[in-house]
Amino acid sequence: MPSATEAPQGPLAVHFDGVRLAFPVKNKPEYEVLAPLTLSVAPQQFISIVGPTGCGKSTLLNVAAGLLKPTGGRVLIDGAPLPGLNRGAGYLFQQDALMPWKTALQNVAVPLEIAGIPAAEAAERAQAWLGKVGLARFGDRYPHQLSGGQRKRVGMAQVLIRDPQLLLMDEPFGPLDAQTRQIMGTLLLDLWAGTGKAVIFVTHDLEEAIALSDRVILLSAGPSARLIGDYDIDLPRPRNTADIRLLPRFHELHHAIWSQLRGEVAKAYAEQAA
Ligand SMILES: Nc1ncnc2c1ncn2[C@@H]1O[C@H](COP(=O)(O)OP(=O)(O)OP(=O)(O)O)[C@@H](O)[C@H]1O
Repeated sequence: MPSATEAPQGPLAVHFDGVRLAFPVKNKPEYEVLAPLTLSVAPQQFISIVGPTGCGKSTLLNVAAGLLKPTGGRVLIDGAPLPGLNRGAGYLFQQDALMPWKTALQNVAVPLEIAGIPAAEAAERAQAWLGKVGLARFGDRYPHQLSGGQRKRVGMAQVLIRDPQLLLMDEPFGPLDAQTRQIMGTLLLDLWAGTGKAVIFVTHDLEEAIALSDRVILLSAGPSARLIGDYDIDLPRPRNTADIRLLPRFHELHHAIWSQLRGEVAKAYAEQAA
């Protein structure tokens, strides 16, 4: 693992260089969410962050997005310090970010229109993206006329149409049923494969993390969460996120990571109950 002060050689999508994050608390000592943490994510790499509830997974993602400024250390994007908002990243949250007054097609076209692409071209490209996420015939539907999984597909098309080289995903499939989550996971892998994009995916679901990722990063229970595990997921690609769970190697990896995670989950519950 690279040291906190020395950025590794070669192109890196994201390098968290001794990043520390503490929130001020009125009339009390600051609350340190993340102890200094160093982590590199290579281009094309799909990593997941797992850890017990409240350990700082979303906080770390928000630092990469430039929504939170680290209290210490720095974030490098392709070797350069992140100056503020990470405009090159695409962000997909658990909650829908669709505009209810726009159709699916119009929602997908929004980022292109903001970028100044003429409306006709934006609509044409949005239609192509609706096709890629399996919604070619749903372009004229409003968000309330779509299922949760369909809205998530629209959200994915809306993020990917800008072709961001870094995807930041915070429990994006959280509200969906288990079967739809697996279908969406496979769709995400199909859309990501061969694009060269780096992905940082936050989830509390260890099986989902293993099924999707090249690496699973484990954070300890907070406060002052630390990086305590960095597991290579040496499962074959391309993957179907349902079928991959049947491989013996999947179970070995799950066993190894869960053996470490379960103690942290217990600590987090004890901390919250105290
Ligand atoms: N603005 C804030 N001020 C103070 N504390 C905060 C703030 N935002 C988050 N926290 C605290 O920071 C910690 C980490 O929160 P975060 O949302 O990053 O955790 P998480 O690992 O994503 O949790 P979960 O798995 O439950 O979604 C929590 O204890 C939370 O209460």
